[in-house]
Amino acid sequence: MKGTSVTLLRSVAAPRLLALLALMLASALTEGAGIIALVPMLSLLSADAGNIPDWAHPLASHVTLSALLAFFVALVALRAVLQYAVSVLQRRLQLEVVDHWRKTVFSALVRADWRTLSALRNSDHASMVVMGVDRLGYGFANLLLLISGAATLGAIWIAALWLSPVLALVAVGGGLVVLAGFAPLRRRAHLLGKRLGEDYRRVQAVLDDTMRAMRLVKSHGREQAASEEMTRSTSDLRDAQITFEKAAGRARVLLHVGAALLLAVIVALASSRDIAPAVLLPLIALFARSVPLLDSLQQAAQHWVHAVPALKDAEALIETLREAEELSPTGSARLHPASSISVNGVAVRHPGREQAAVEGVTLDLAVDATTVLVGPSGAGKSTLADIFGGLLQPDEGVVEIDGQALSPEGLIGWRASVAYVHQEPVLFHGTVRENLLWAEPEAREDTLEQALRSASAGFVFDLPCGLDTVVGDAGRQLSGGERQRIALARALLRDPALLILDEATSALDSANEAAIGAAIAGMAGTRTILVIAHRGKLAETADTLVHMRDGRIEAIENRS
Ligand SMILES: Nc1ncnc2c1ncn2[C@@H]1O[C@H](COP(=O)(O)OP(=O)(O)OP(=O)(O)O)[C@@H](O)[C@H]1O
Repeated sequence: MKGTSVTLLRSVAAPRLLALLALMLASALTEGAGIIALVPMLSLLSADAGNIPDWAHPLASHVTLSALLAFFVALVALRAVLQYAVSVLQRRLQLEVVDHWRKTVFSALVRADWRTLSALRNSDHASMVVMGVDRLGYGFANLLLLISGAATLGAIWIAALWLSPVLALVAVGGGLVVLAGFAPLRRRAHLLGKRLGEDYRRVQAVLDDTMRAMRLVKSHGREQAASEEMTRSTSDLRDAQITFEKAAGRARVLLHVGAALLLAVIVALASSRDIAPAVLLPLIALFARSVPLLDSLQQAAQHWVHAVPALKDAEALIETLREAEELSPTGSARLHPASSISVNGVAVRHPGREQAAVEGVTLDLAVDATTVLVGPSGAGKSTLADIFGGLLQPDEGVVEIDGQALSPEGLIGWRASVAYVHQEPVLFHGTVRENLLWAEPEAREDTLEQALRSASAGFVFDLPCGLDTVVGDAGRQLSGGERQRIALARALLRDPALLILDEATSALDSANEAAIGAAIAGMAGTRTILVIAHRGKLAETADTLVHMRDGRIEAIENRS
């Protein structure tokens, strides 16, 4: 727990954290001083105030009541200003913690290698980046509350020790016993925190899966089932939150009863020890103030341990991702192969699979020619294309450009020279133009138009707003074939040294397939293209047809 609190405190700038701690301490001291100032004030107010401590005599005899009252008001005002500064700075730091963790998790995500990312569940990351880091911010706020509460309680108890050491020791001892009695509740809060993390992930997973499969949900009439699934997950989440609140509420009841008993013991002790009213009243005020403080300390401790599992989850995810962090690319400037792009003896084994997806494969892609990979499902075509594209580092063998082997870092840099078009094109919510410029932000208007024409996507010019037409979420306001042709235009905009089309037409009708086939045929002899196609028009564009089976090359046919 100590390690996790240090980790969280380190997420913010040290000078600001120290400033906050200093403000908290100053605020706690004003609280103790304000109550102590009551001693001379009470002795000035009443002749029956009894024996006051020696330190209060000069104040009671030389300072007027109005001066003491003015001091008291000034102290309260100072405390109010300090508390204002504490709350603003505390909130600022809490948001800084959230930002820091959100940035850290997100950048670890985008830097991890493709093999690791493809094995993780997207909704788990989304839940961590959105809700998990909010819980961290909340945990941090409670950690600060714990620190400030402990400082104020310390100041109050020191003031009480000064007024009456015996009574104060009884109160401190009692208070510590009460706090120690809450240890089982804190352990429970920790377990509930773990459960809450799982419930958050489930809600996010249901949301993600449903949104992604909305067309399927509608066509299968599964709306009701989807709503029920969401209701079940949110009610589990709500139950976890209520269970936690109940545990916190029970702790509060116990605390109040324990504190009342302690106060009764202290007053009974005070009466038996003949303590002056001018001392007893401030003492009671100090002890009475301790009760809500102990309460908020206990609550903060419970909320803090409740947030600790979120921090552990975040750390575990970051560690997994950092272990899979890609090397920094070298030579990320675009490469221009003159004769060939080859793989030599490459093999890839996916985690948890006994059989290699690709093994002992050696293949040359002739520059400015089209190579088509065919073969049954699971033959290793996409895996081989990902090796050629630099997305997967082979476990064995190398990728070579013009006969020169690329280092692992060089292979990552090579990606800048490659463009992909997948079976399910990814379009972002925005206009056609924004989707194109995403790949090449500096591209000029005529370059955009040329790319659209080369990709058989001239239909864009006939859309109501042309390139400024909004494509909708994931391009849903366009047909599958239109989406695919815009995706092809976006890939061409990069002027890639290698264009990879992975089953780019397998979900399209024959007219759209023919349009994309015509676009590829139009690039014949001018661009290096690697196509994965089961059959049809794209396979006909091949200069070389490569047959794959069980991760190996079965046959190579030269057609040109
Ligand atoms: N991320 C992954 N994790 C584990 N195994 C994987 C992963 N990706 C692919 N595989 C496995 O590797 C093998 C080759 O898969 P790959 O996708 O390369 O085949 P493919 O020929 O492209 O198949 P298809 O034509 O069906 O797309 C398959 O057995 C597949 O199950």
